[in-house]
Amino acid sequence: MRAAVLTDPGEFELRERARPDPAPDEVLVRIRRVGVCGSDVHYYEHGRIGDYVVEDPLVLGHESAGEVVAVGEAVDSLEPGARVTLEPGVPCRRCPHCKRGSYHLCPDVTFMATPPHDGAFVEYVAWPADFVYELPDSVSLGEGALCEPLSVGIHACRRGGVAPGDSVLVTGAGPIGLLAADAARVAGATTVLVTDVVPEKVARAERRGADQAVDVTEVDLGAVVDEHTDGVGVDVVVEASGATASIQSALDGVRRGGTVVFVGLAPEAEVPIDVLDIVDGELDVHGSFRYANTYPAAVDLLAQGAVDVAGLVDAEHSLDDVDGAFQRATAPDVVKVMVTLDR
Ligand SMILES: NC(=O)C1=CN([C@@H]2O[C@H](COP(=O)(O)OP(=O)(O)OC[C@H]3O[C@@H](n4cnc5c(N)ncnc54)[C@H](O)[C@@H]3O)[C@@H](O)[C@H]2O)C=CC1
Ligand SMILES: CC(=O)[C@H](N)C(=O)O
Repeated sequence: MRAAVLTDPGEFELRERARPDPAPDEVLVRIRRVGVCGSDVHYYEHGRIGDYVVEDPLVLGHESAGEVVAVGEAVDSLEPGARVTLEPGVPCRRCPHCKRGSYHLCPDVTFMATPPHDGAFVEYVAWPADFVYELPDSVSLGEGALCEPLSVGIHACRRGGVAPGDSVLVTGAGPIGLLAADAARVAGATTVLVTDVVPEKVARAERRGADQAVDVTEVDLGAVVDEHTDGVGVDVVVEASGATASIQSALDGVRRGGTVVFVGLAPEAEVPIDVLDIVDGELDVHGSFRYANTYPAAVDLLAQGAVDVAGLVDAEHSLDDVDGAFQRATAPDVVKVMVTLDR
């Protein structure tokens, strides 16, 4: 089978690899769609994210969907022919975090495209059947692949306890911010504000249904928040840009007693935040890391047409042109690039 292998920063090689055989508890999936995530681009450009360093040739890609072509002897939940999406993080299932249901915090998780684990820019993947979800006919494979970033958005809103009638400010209109905004809306938020610094992204957030999208380089965000909340502040802020300035100002827009969820990853680990604001405002401040138990909800939301993930995709490239896909994904106005593996 063919695999797009990152051999050095900025260098992909299409290599032949042995097609895997599914273990008894696995299914073999013929991969058909893989989204390019910001973390893939980071490994492509820099060869590392923090302590995760690409030391050996690595297959990137963790937003994937395809068709089951074979099942292990112990699998009875899926059959060949099923159209599926793959949850990319498989935990140990035994540690205290797994047993508590927070399996995304498992220290021994195998996460696709995170060194040393290969990802999905490859023709076939063998994956544990309980981390593979069947897609209804109404959900395309491209949409199925984007259950991954949608899951990040759903989890962030769950962490923030977004409830009917809430006002929510999402900072950053990349795929994570846009899908967090959508997740907030389906959780019942009645006011959704979104920020960015790229005019095309601000415009897209507004087209997708934000009550107001704000270019923070042009407009005073505080005034916009005041206008939409009678000067009180929003109930929940979801910081989804990872930009230092946005992280620092995330506490400014929230009401006293409100909640701030940090999803974005800052370029540096330490960002000064006013702790007195947290105490005095009795704020709930949460981190949000990946997701757990979100894929079934993501599939259902897509089946109901409640969230538009297809509208995030700006370009499709074949596996043969994975370089082109990554070049395209670095453009500031591009939200999502999809790699297709159709013959
Ligand atoms: N905690 C988690 O589990 C996960 C975290 N992430 C992180 O979440 C963040 C968002 O991910 P993506 O949407 O894929 O990234 P992205 O880079 O596509 O989107 C970030 C957006 O923030 C905008 N931005 C930059 N500076 C800003 C500012 N000062 N104010 C408002 N917006 C600003 C950018 O123009 C861009 O549109 C990244 O930091 C990423 O590493 C991504 C996936 C999972
Ligand atoms: C941080 C990422 O972008 C990625 N989705 C991951 O969960 O590792």
